[in-house]
Amino acid sequence: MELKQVNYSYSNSKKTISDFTATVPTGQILSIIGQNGAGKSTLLKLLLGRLSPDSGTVELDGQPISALSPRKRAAKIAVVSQQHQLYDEMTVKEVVKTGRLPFHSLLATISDEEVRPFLQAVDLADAMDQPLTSLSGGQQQRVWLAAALAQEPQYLFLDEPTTYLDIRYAHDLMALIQELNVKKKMTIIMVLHDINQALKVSDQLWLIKQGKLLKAGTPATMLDEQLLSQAFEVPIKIVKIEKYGPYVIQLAA
Ligand SMILES: Nc1ncnc2c1ncn2[C@@H]1O[C@H](COP(=O)(O)OP(=O)(O)OP(=O)(O)O)[C@@H](O)[C@H]1O
Repeated sequence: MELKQVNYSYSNSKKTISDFTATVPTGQILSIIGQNGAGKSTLLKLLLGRLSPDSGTVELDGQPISALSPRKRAAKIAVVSQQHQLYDEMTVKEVVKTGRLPFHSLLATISDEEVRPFLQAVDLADAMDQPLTSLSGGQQQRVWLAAALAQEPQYLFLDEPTTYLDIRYAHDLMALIQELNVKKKMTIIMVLHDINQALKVSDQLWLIKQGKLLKAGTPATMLDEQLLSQAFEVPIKIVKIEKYGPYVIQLAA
């Protein structure tokens, strides 16, 4: 998956994404980081083909993503976002079955057995008959992840997946994502706000500012106080914590 010289503006006045060229590393975990309004979600939408660039191209397996039908796109790409449709009445297994729709024409024809493995992957097979709303926020997030897994995608996109999770659930979810990446060889693309979490779980990061790619590289190459201070516009210090490693702290009061 590749962005070539991509430009995008919501209005004529200002470029939201500017001359952006980068390649998503296949089979790895990529996190997009940067301050609020930097353009992370817009970039995700361009990669997903939900927005079309004003100029430049977004390619998936050498083809412009815009050339793929929504069904073909859904067969390759799954998304876990914060904005879920309201499925208040649905049980856990029904939500996961929605992820199988690219392979079926009707929800009713999808068996429980077909979705069980995806619920097992997120450790929720026992909850499959429960209403979604009876689960905790962290469990619900795992149900959405199971629905995305049910698409058996090559690329899994997650937009701020840990925002509403406490530190334990956030840790568990990240561990699960890493496991999926290794076991299923899925390419993971995430927007993460917690820079330390991003540094810990990612193979590669894109640091962006005002719609431009400031730096693409491994976590080790991001451990640069000057670079991070410039990107986030706050004084940043990197400390070393025993048994953890480097940790980014912001010094602004
Ligand atoms: N639908 C829209 N219409 C007009 N402007 C938009 C729209 N969506 C985003 N923007 C603007 O584009 C810029 C980038 O927004 P985007 O949501 O991509 O940033 P972000 O890095 O994901 O931010 P955050 O960390 O706050 O979620 C911002 O200035 C934002 O106000």
